[in-house]
Amino acid sequence: MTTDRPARDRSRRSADAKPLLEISRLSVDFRLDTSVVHAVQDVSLHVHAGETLAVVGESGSGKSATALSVLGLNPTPPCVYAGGEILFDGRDMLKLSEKELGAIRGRDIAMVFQDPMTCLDPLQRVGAQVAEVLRHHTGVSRAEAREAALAAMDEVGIPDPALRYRQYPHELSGGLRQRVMIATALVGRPRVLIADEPTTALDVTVQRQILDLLVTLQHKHGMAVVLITHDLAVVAETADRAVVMNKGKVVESGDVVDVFDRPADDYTRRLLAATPRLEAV
Ligand SMILES: Nc1ncnc2c1ncn2[C@@H]1O[C@H](COP(=O)(O)OP(=O)(O)OP(=O)(O)O)[C@@H](O)[C@H]1O
Repeated sequence: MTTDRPARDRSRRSADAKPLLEISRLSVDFRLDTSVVHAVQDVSLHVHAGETLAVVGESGSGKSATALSVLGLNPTPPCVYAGGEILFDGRDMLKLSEKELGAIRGRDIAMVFQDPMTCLDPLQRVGAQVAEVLRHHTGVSRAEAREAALAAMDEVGIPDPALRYRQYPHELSGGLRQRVMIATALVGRPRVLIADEPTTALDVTVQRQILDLLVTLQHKHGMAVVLITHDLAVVAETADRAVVMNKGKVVESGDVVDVFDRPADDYTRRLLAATPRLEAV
């Protein structure tokens, strides 16, 4: 079976360069009443500063469970971290206390999800939610946090930030809400951004704008970006390297050009064959 093959990494990057985030042999189980789901099995991946790594695979392949593990966000129970380590800044994230993780979330490592409505508080003005991240992590004054939030909203392309600042999430379009999420993620100037299907819920034109925005911001700030997606066209347009997952395992990894032009694994070949839009990329 293809998934039992050792994962290949055909990256051209020097083996000496130290990754900013490195997952080694991670295994994650969900222990349910009558069964155990081995959602992530022996997964290793890494990302460097200034690099975009795509984690790609079909629904249920373990992409989100892997990403959520980085910040300890899988629900426990039923989640059990069954093995491996996640190194960030020399520390194993799996060994940190909830308090230590809380200090890293949103400040050093931030996440953007598919549906901003699940993350934004419907009862709070959006600007206050962006500012709150800074207030939480730094000792800045309310006025300073407001200024920084307005600047972040401007940076992510929200027109008339002062007006939008005072609005509630339901008053914004889906694209603007996703921009607010990105502003919330970036206002703390994280070193790693994990984006889990950030454009899946958006229409094609807005998808393109949000992807362009992520690429621009990544280059500007030199962040490491982990982009989780089932959409290979998104990977082709955005990522430097790709990790392909199937049934909880990494089946292939390497530079995007190599993975797409010369896929080594049958599963990757099938994914590519099932993505007609790629012919035009
Ligand atoms: N909280 C949970 N409780 C039980 N099982 C879970 C939980 N979260 C994920 N799983 C299971 O773990 C496996 C991997 O799920 P995961 O969400 O990581 O996949 P994915 O590749 O991100 O897919 P999708 O794009 O659909 O989210 C699936 O079998 C899923 O049903």
